Amino acid sequence: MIKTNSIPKFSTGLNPIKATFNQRKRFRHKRALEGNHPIWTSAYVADDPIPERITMQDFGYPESDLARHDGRLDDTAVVTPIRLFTEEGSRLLSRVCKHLEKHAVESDFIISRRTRGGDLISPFLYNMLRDRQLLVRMSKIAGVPLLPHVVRDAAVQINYYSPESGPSKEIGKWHVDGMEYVFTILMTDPSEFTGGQFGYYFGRQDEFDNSTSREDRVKVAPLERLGDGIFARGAHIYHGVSPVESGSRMVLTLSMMSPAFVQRDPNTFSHIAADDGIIHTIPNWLRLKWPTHNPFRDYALRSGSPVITWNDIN
Ligand SMILES: O=C(O)CCC(=O)C(=O)O
Ligand SMILES: [Fe+2]
Repeated sequence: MIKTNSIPKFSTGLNPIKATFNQRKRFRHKRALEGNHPIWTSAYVADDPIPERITMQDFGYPESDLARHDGRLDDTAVVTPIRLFTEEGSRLLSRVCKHLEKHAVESDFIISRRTRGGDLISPFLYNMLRDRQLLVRMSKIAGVPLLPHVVRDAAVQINYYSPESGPSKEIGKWHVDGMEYVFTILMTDPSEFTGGQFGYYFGRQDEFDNSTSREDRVKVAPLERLGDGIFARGAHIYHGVSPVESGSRMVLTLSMMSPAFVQRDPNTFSHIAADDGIIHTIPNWLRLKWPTHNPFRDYALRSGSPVITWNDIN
């Protein structure tokens, strides 16, 4: 016979698990797709010329460090200013981003305030990110086939910066991203805020880490209109946002993966789990790491997107 008080108390022992389930329920409820948005169409994908790219070699990475697939080098580092969306598309997108501000959470890690998993809340964003035309355009800019990242909550994030909303200045600290292929799109017209410039360090990651005078190598992304953006290899290139001094600033980030280079995906389990919790991270992790027969097809299935291959960006 077992004495009852020799066994840890039921409610205590199961508390963490219970909490995880509760959290999951709240999460689902909050993230239920909201219908009250404009309707996405492919007509909102821009076809402006793509500016000249800056390569990883320009940033100081030797070619021998870069990945190849089918003889193609993964060497695009930065492209800016880019336009992914037409003017009308950008305006509607900005409205959707504003609408999702109520889902934003605060953090003192890197970005002060942001909404994660935007495409899991908004049908507009969901359909946008899985639009074949948009994916082909993004892939052409990056020079590699891209799909929405299978770590779902990180794929669409919206950052909000407004000095009026709190006692502390809302910022984006200097950082490298967990994700490698990142599009950062300005969702506020620059006439509506001061400060809030996107800067990146024109050098290798280790040079930034070991350097004492970085200023002379910092470049400011030329984002001059609502909808202007920068593509950058987020996991390699240090970047940050200067404090917003007046007005407010909103930015959309789209984090992508390349099925061609998935073995180089820089995400770690612990990095994702720190944001999303362990339970929620397991299915995302399996989507990323479970072996594939054909990575282009299988990752498209896992991210609910069309198949994009090298043929699409020739
Ligand atoms: O807000 C910005 O301009 C930068 C955002 C960023 O770097 C990020 O979300 O990781
Ligand atoms: Fe970032």
